[in-house]
Amino acid sequence: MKKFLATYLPYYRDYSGKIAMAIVGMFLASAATAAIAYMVKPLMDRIFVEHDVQMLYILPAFIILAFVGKGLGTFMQSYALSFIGQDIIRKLRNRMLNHMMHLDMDFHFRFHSGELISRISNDILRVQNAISSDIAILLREFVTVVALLAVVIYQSPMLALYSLIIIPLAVYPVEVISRKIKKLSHQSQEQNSDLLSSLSEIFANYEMIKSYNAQEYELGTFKERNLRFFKTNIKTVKVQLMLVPILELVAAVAITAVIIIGGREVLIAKTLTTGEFFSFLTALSLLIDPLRRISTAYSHLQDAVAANERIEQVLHYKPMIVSGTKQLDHVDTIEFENVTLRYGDTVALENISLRAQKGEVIGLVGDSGGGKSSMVNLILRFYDPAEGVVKINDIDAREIDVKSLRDRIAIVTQRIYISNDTIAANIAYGVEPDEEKVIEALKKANLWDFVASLPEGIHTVLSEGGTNLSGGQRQRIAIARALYKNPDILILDEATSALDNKSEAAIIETIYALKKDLIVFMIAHRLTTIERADKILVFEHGHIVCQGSKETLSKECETFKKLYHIASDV
Ligand SMILES: Nc1ncnc2c1ncn2[C@@H]1O[C@H](COP(=O)(O)OP(=O)(O)OP(=O)(O)O)[C@@H](O)[C@H]1O
Repeated sequence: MKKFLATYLPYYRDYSGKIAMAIVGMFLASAATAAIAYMVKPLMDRIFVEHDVQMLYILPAFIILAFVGKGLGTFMQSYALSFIGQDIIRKLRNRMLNHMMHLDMDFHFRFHSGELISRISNDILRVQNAISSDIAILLREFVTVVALLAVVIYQSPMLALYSLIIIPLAVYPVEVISRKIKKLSHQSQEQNSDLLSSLSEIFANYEMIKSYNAQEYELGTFKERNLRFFKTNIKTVKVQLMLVPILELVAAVAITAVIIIGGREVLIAKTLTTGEFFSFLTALSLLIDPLRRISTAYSHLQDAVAANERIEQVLHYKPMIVSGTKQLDHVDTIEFENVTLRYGDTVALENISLRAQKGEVIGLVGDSGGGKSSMVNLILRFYDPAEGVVKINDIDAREIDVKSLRDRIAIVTQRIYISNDTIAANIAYGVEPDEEKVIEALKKANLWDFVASLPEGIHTVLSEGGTNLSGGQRQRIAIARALYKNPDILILDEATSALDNKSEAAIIETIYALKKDLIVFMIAHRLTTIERADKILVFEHGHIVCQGSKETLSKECETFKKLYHIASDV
């Protein structure tokens, strides 16, 4: 709890005006509530005991005034605190996404997208409720309790002592229940993430689910997770609801004690007037509500504390890939010097060496899992080598500013991201589209004829994921996007696999026409895609087992020959 407050209270510093408004409101509401309790004394003593008729008309005016004050005060502080809470959450959401987007690829492999969505939406929402209402409730009700206690003690210190002695009785169950709620909240939040992960997987793979008639199977997993989530939530509700009756029971004991002891003081000892007694009793009854609200807010806060721990876990995740400071404005060479790459315990690449320079096309081939994509991961600095060094223009890549490095690289993979925006925006992705450049890129990617035939041309809006395009058209959009960027390093990872032979040949032709200004890395399974490459690297179990032109490899490299079923006598 302390950590939670330490995290969020500093945010409140930016809202001095709103805090002032909340404090004024809080005092107004609390004072008005205490005044209402206090007014019971003149009501009883002056009107009903002393028969003061004038008071009969004055007092109601004060009562109305007190309620106006209470209403106004409550509004002021609730509005001000909600504003602060919502605004802090808005900032936190931005901060969290910003943080997540700057974390390493490794982080994104570890966490499911559903898990991350859950943290940025549900967990933040739970914190929002806490900081926009629960903290406010705690503060406000605390002030109200203090004000009512003042009335209680003022009317009869002795009675107050008797009735308040009972309060510690309530503390123990509140503590036990709060701890239980926090544990359940953790569980519920994790189960909610599982649920969101299921959903994001289902919607991302809907085509496959349908074709495998796997709806029932997926639904079964979902139902199971959903039921587990429900059970945890209902258990939390049960535990939360237990708090109120326990507190009310303690209050009832306190009130009973007051009636007996106070009654004796009024009737027998006559040390208390009827008015003082009723004012005391009213203040004591009015205490129940704020105390109940405090305990409910406290239990909600436990939920928020659990959610905050999950948020903090993400925010404390530090990127391992730290940017260097040297700016890169062009790339002439890229060199791997005895590079080894590990993903945890998996050795993906071992002792790789290569020098490539502007104007070269490097083909990467080999069995699945051989390490081709891992090499690309190193070029993009998604990972750093465990041993050896990757150099760009003879500078260690770790010394180069990562953004300036990635600005010089364009990559096309089989996973193509197409957003629900115009073709032009999809091609220029991330920057304002220059129409002429967009058209030029589309021509190079062999897609211009198709786009030009559309009534709205490059302004045609694509659907999310490019579902209104064919697989080949999607790939060509991705290629056009890469060419639009005007990169120094172009990486094509199975980028033309969905194209027919003619379209592929046309694109390869374009790339060879542009190659004098580029270093091209081309991963392909089809031999025709990489046969013209200046150098072909043959990967096997994380090693480059042979390298050379197609002609050389066809003669000298057994792995290459096996890969493409080339007879040994070629
Ligand atoms: N993020 C990762 N975490 C852990 N292991 C990984 C990760 N990415 C790849 N690997 C492992 O590293 C090895 C090399 O994988 P890589 O993706 O580089 O192979 P590839 O040659 O590109 O394969 P493919 O042709 O199937 O795409 C494989 O054993 C793979 O299981």
